[in-house]
Amino acid sequence: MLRARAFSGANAGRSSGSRRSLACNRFINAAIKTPYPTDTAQLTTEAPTDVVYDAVIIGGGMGGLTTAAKLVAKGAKVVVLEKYLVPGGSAAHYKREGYTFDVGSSMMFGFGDQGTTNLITKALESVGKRMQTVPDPTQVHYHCPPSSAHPEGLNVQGLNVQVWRKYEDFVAELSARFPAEAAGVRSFYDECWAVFNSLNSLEMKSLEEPRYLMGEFVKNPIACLTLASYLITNTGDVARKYIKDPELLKFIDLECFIWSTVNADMTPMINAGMVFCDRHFGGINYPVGGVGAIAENMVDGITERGGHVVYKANVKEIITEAADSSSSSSSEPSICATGVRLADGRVFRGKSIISNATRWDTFEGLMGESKMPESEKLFRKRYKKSPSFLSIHMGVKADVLPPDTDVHHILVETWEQMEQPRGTLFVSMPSLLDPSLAPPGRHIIHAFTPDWIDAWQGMSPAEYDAKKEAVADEICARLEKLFPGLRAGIDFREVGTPRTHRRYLSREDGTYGPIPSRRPLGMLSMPFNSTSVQGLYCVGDSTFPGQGVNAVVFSGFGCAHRVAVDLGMEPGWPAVDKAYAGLLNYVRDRS
Ligand SMILES: NC(=O)c1ccc[n+]([C@@H]2O[C@H](COP(=O)([O-])OP(=O)(O)OC[C@H]3O[C@@H](n4cnc5c(N)ncnc54)[C@H](O)[C@@H]3O)[C@@H](O)[C@H]2O)c1
Ligand SMILES: CC(C)=CCC/C(C)=C/C=C/C(C)=C/C=C/C(C)=C/C=C/C=C(C)/C=C/C=C(C)/C=C/C=C(\C)CCC=C(C)C
Repeated sequence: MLRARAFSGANAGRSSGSRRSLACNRFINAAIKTPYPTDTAQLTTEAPTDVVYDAVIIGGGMGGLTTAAKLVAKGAKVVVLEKYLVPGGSAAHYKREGYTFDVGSSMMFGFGDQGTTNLITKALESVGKRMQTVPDPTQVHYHCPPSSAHPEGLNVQGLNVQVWRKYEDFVAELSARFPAEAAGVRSFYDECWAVFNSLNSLEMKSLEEPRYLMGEFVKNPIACLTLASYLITNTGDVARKYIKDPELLKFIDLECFIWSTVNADMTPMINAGMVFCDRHFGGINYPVGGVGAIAENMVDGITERGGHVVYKANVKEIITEAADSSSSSSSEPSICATGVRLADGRVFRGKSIISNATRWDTFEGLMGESKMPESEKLFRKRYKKSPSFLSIHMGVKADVLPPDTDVHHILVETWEQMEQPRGTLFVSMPSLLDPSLAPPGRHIIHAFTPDWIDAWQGMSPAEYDAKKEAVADEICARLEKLFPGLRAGIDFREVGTPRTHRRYLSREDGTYGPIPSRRPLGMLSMPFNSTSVQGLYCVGDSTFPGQGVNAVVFSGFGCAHRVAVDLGMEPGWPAVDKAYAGLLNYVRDRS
C-alpha cells in the first residue's frame, strides 16, 4: 500500500550534524523560548476605545476570527482582542531553530473547493483570501492492536488501516480486514454519506435563527428532514445497526475518538457524517506555510476590511448591566453584556460581546460565578472538560521516515488503553507535504496524546522539567514501533503539557472543549452561540459542533449570522425568535 507522494522525501539524504538523543536533552533544555513573531514591536496593540463596536470579540482563535471575518464582510465595526502575540489560538504555529511547528494537529478538514461544507475555504473567501494547499493522499494511518480473531487482516504490528482519500479504496481496505463484515462496513459509511450529502447542500448559517432554518426547509426539504431525523442520534447506535464484530466496533470507536475524544456512543451522528465523508469529498489538505497561516490570512482580510485585531489584549472582565427582561426567553433576572475590561484597564464597548474563550473561562473567569446563569450550571452537569494534550514537537533527520510514510498516524497498543491518558498516540508530520516547514534534510514529527492537567500539578520546576523529558522519552520509545531509529535521529525536541496549553491558550486546565458526561441527545445537547446573558455570545469549541478547526469555523458562521440578525444587519423573524429559543432550551433541558 505504498504510493508516490509529490513532496515526500524532498529533503531526504541531506541530513547533517551528529547530535544523538542523549545530547538532545541538553539541547532541549537550552532551547531559547523565543515567542513568534520575534519582533513584537510589529504587533498591533491599539484600537479606538471611544467608539461602540458592533462586536467585541474576546480571543483570536479560529472561532473568533471567523466570526470577525463574516461580520466585517457585512460592514460591521469589529474588534478582536487577543491575549497572546499571534492569531489562531490552538490553530496557530510557532518557529524554533528553522522549524515551523503547528501548535495543534496538522489535519485540516473543510479545505476543499466544492459544496457548502468547505468551511475554511469559505471563511477565507469571505474576506477575499485563498490559500494554496497540498492534498494528502490519506487522512490517517491506523496502527491498532493485533487480534487473534482476524489473523487474515493482520501483520506483525496488528490491525493496520489507511484511510485513503478515495472512499472506495478505504472501504475496500477496511472490508479486506473484516471480510465477514464487508456489507456492514459499506452500509455504515454509506449512511454517513446520507448525512454529509444533506449537510453539503445547505447554506451554513445559524441553526438558532428560525427564518434561515425555515428557508432551508423550503429550498431543501429532503436534506433538512434527513438531518432532522439524525438530530438526536449518536454514531454508536448507527454502527451497531450494521456491524456485530466487537473489534470492528472498537475501530469505529477509535475513528470517533481521534477527533471527538469520546467513543462512538458519545459522538453525534451529524458530526460523524461530516468528518467521515469530508475527508473523501473535499479531502484533507494542508495549507502551504503551516496551519497558522490560515489565521494570519484571516487577520489580513479582517484588517483590510476595517476590522481591528489587537494583540496583548488580555480581557479580564465582561461588563454587564441590568437588562429589559421582556426579550429574554428565560425566567432568570436579565443582565446584558455591554463591554469588556482589559488587564491594563482599557474598556471596549460593544453592542454584542462574543467570547472565543471556553465556557469555563467565560462564565467563571470573565463573568464571575455569582452572575452565572442557570443554563450554564446545567451545562456543567451535562458536559465536562475534555482532556488536554501532551505534545512533543520534534525535528528529525529526514532518513528516519521511510519513503511514502503517511503524514498522520494513530498508534493504539491495546484497546483497553485507547481512552486512557497517553493511551492513544497521535502523530502528524506536515513537512512531508510542505518541506518549507523544516530545514533541509529534516522533517517534523509532532507526537501528541490526550492527557489531564492533574498529572502535571504540584511539582517543583525541576521535577516538572524532569517529568516532561521522562514522559517524552517513553513516548519516543513507543513510536520506535512505527519509526525505528527515531530516537537516534532527533535533532530538536520540545515538550508541552496541559499546563503549557493552559498558559499559552488561556484554556482552563488546558482543555480542548466540552465532552458529554453522559450519552448526549445527538447534536441537540450542545449549546449554540446565544447565551442567556443578553448581548453575550459564545463561539469556538464550547459551542456546537465542538472541537476541530472546521467545527469552530462552523460555530463562527453561526455566531456571525445570529449576531448580524440581532443587530438588524440581516433579516430575521424577531417575533418567532423567543418561542424558538424557548423550544430549543426545552429540548436541551431534557437531554
Ligand atoms: N486539526 C484540527 O482540526 C485542529 C488543529 C488545531 C486546533 N484545532 C481545534 O481548534 C479548537 C479551538 O478553537 P477555538 O477557536 O475554539 O479556540 P482557541 O483556543 O484556538 O482560541 C481561543 C483564543 O482566545 C484567546 N483568549 C482566551 N482567553 C482570552 C482572554 N481572556 N483575553 C483575550 N484573549 C483570550 C486565546 O489566546 C486564543 O488565541 C480546538 O477544539 C481544537 O480541536 C483543531
Ligand atoms: C431544528 C434544528 C436545529 C435543525 C433542523 C435540521 C437541520 C437543518 C440541521 C442542520 C444541521 C447542520 C447544518 C449541522 C452542521 C454540522 C457541522 C458543520 C458539523 C461539523 C463538524 C465537524 C467536526 C466535528 C470536526 C472535527 C474535527 C476535528 C476535531 C479534527 C481533529 C483532528 C485531530 C485531532 C487530528 C487527529 C490527528 C492525527 C490522526 C494525527
